[in-house]
Amino acid sequence: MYLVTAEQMRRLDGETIQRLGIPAIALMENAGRVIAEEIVALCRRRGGEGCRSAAGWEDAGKDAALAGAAFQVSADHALTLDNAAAERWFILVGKGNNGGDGLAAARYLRETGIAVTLVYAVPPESLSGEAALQRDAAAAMGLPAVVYGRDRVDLAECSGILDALLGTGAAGAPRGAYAELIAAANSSGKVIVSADIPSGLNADTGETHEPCIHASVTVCLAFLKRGLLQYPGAGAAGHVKVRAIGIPASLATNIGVQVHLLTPEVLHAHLGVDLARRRSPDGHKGTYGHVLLAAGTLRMSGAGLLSARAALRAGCGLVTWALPQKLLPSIIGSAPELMLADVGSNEDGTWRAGSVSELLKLSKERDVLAVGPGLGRFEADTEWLRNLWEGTDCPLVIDADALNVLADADYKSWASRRHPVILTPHPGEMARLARITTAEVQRDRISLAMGYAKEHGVTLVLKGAHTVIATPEGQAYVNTTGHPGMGTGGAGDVLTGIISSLLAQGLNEAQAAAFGVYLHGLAGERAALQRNNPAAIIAGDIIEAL
Ligand SMILES: NC(=O)C1=CN([C@@H]2O[C@H](COP(=O)(O)OP(=O)(O)OC[C@H]3O[C@@H](n4cnc5c(N)ncnc54)[C@H](OP(=O)(O)O)[C@@H]3O)[C@@H](O)[C@H]2O)[C@@H](O)CC1
Ligand SMILES: [K+]
Repeated sequence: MYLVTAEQMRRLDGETIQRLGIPAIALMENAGRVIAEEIVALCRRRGGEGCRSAAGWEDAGKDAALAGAAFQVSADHALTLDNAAAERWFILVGKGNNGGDGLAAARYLRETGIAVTLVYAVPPESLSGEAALQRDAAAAMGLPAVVYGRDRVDLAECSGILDALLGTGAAGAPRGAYAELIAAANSSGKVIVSADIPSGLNADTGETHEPCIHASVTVCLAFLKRGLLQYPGAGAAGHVKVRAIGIPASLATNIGVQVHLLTPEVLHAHLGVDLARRRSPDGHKGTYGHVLLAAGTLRMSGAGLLSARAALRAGCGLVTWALPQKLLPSIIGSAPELMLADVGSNEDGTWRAGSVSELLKLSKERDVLAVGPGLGRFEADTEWLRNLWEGTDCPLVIDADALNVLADADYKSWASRRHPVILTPHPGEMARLARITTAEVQRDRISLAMGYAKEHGVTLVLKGAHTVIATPEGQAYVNTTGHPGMGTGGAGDVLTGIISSLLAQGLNEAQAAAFGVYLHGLAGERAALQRNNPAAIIAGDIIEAL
């Protein structure tokens, strides 16, 4: 599934209308219909009506066919509702095409028997184009209409609200009557369904203006808008349902859409990942690769252990953990499956810059070098990391303190690598890397990750709710697996281990980063199910749930 910006959506609309010759009013009709279908489905759920078949077609003829009847007929039930008389919906209508979608939806809802009242944010005479056609059709059908600010409107007098005020054409914070209607809708306590995006949301970045609709359901039209996946927008959108309206998905590649939702289909068909992770019948530990991990200090011994154990659980054949000598006695025996490499240490248990030669030697016999979990900072660490960057032929996975080293260095001046680099920052680390604030990182995570990955020639895993994976070639994937309970110390170290393990098993950097993030999130979901309360999840639970 593709994720698009408002500008890309306009181009997709344009291609469909101008190049394919599908009239804009047809797309708007489709939009109105799918919005109405989702409202009917919602009314059914809360009215306790059973769900009919997914396509909305009841298999009414089946019994007749079995009985040998010659004639069968089935009816479209997507827009029928047994308890329609109990429903009264207010349709908040803006002056643009989003309002037009709402007007079309209102007609379909009325057909089901649901009472609808149109609430225009602006005088209906100011609508133009297809929205004006919809206004006239609704009027011809006799749908009651009021104009906000001119007529009395009490949103408490309805059973649900369709928000069709502002869509992808909105600019800035909602103004005037739009702002007042949004505030009134939010405080009404009624269920709100948004057409395309919640009004007041920045469709690209996920920023919410003041005010912004808080929807229970958002019926997103044609393509998922980026802002619906990025917080706080993702929180304002409620349950997002993406519905087709006649714009072919194949057009997305024509206009260069490069952002995907990270689904099993995208992993398999787009990235070429074997989701079953089949093992070769004649495989042995050498078949599945060897990770070299440079991690841990006396103060943060657990981070390396978590990464190393996660790497093993994610399926690589061998893991060598290179660690400071002072840490060694407390680690021996804690994970018998690991190989340990003593690379010396300073008196206080920190890393020695001189360990680099030993690491480079070790990396010659390994498939991946992962650096950073619990590493701490130490004297000449920039030179240390530069030597690894320039000296090893292994793919590099860089996390935690090693990212802070990178952030302090002018690493674009380092010799370019023939082998890939994956950076796995959380928002704070990303802020240091990009030299901006954490709030600026979170403002538009997708764009930031894509820009950074391209500019620096790295694969970037920007962690957080809906982790973004961006490649140097300009592709991006937004993950949706995971659980809020995974916000716990060490969860990032586990991810580093998983990604490194997948790289060692022969996945390329985009596959390993994307599949690693996906598996990490799934394991977190499983770990949450195994606990009485998700707040109880600790990083080790994620490893055990892999
Ligand atoms: N094209 C198609 O065929 C299809 C389009 N589709 C649908 O159209 C939607 C996009 O429609 P759109 O481009 O008409 O913009 P839309 O979001 O309705 O509103 C823009 C209007 O609002 C106003 N306005 C702007 N900002 C404002 C603010 N902050 N506060 C207050 N007012 C503000 C501004 O008016 P102005 O102030 O400039 O006079 C402008 O006229 C899209 O989300 C989808 O639902 C789908 O059905 C697919 C087919
Ligand atoms: K809307």
